[in-house]
Amino acid sequence: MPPKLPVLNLSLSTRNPALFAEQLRSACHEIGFFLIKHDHAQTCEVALENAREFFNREEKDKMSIGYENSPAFRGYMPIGVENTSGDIDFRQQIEYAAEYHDHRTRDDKRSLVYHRLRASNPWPDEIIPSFKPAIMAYVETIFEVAGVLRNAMCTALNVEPKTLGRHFGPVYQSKNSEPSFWSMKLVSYPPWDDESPRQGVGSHTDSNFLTLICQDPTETGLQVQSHNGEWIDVPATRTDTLVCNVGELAEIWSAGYFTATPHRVARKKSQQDRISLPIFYNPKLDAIINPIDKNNFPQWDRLTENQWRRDDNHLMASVGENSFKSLARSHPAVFERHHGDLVLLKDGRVIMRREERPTQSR
Ligand SMILES: O=C(O)CCC(=O)C(=O)O
Ligand SMILES: [Fe+2]
Repeated sequence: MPPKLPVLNLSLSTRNPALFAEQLRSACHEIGFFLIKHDHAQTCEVALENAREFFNREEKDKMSIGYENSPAFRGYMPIGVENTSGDIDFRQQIEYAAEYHDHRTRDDKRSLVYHRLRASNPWPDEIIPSFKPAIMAYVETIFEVAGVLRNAMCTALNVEPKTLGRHFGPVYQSKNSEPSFWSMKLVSYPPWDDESPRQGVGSHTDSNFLTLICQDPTETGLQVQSHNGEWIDVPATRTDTLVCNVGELAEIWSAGYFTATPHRVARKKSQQDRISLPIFYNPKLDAIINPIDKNNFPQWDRLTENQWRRDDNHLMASVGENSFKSLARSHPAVFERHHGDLVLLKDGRVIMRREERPTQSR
């Protein structure tokens, strides 16, 4: 029997914080995936309904927030645009991220490459007025849940929560604070009419800190790789439950103790589409997340450290660089169109083309 995903309950974090932290420690260490029950089902349902309404619209309406004009990789992408390791993903989606008032372009000489991600989101206000409020209410709610999990992850590893918390900001940018660089996808995997499964999204690890997903209550498809290589099906979950997984940045921070586990979506035969709303929780764009001291560690229960490390995927401690890597790899068309001065290396690192590099004085 393949292992089952652990199920946690958010209310335990106030009733018995020590037990909650212990459950989270074991989930993040042993498998890197878990389900968590919460009290925000209604906010999740409203967000799912709005996403469904958007995806049911005509292509022309959806393309009114098309991603191609966004150097920051934001907006609607029809099926066929995204790929994982070169294979097309069978899904349509909208990508959003934290919004910045002070946008940066590639011509802005002050900025680092990843500052090109400082942008705003194209919202379909004219087509579905309820959309932005519904989605932002969802982001705000999930952000709260993620904050509780982040603090409990610290408790689990004997780390003072403030030392990690200082790298995170609020959902929105304000005069006095940089936001956390959260991002999200609203995804629709279309119906599939064949017995052999189709790639919804190929096997990958998430580059961010922690991912929280509200998914369609009836449709499945998400699969997690166990440590012996087997694929485990994530069950369909009600809207009072989120699917959570550890990202690369949490693996770096925890010196490999928490594991960013590969996962994928394999669409099986189904008449329905499957909607999912992953939120990629992250520190501020300029944060560097260094590994904590291994000497404080609890017992090591997993067989190997760096179980899923791959030569073709360089893990970066810089939130901005790690985020840019993941977007540039998944969306080669936007990368080529808007970032012709850059080269994407095989392992995901992005460098300036030789002719674009500033001349060095000796
Ligand atoms: O749609 C899902 O359930 C998961 C999608 C995912 O893993 C991703 O977009 O990174
Ligand atoms: Fe993912």
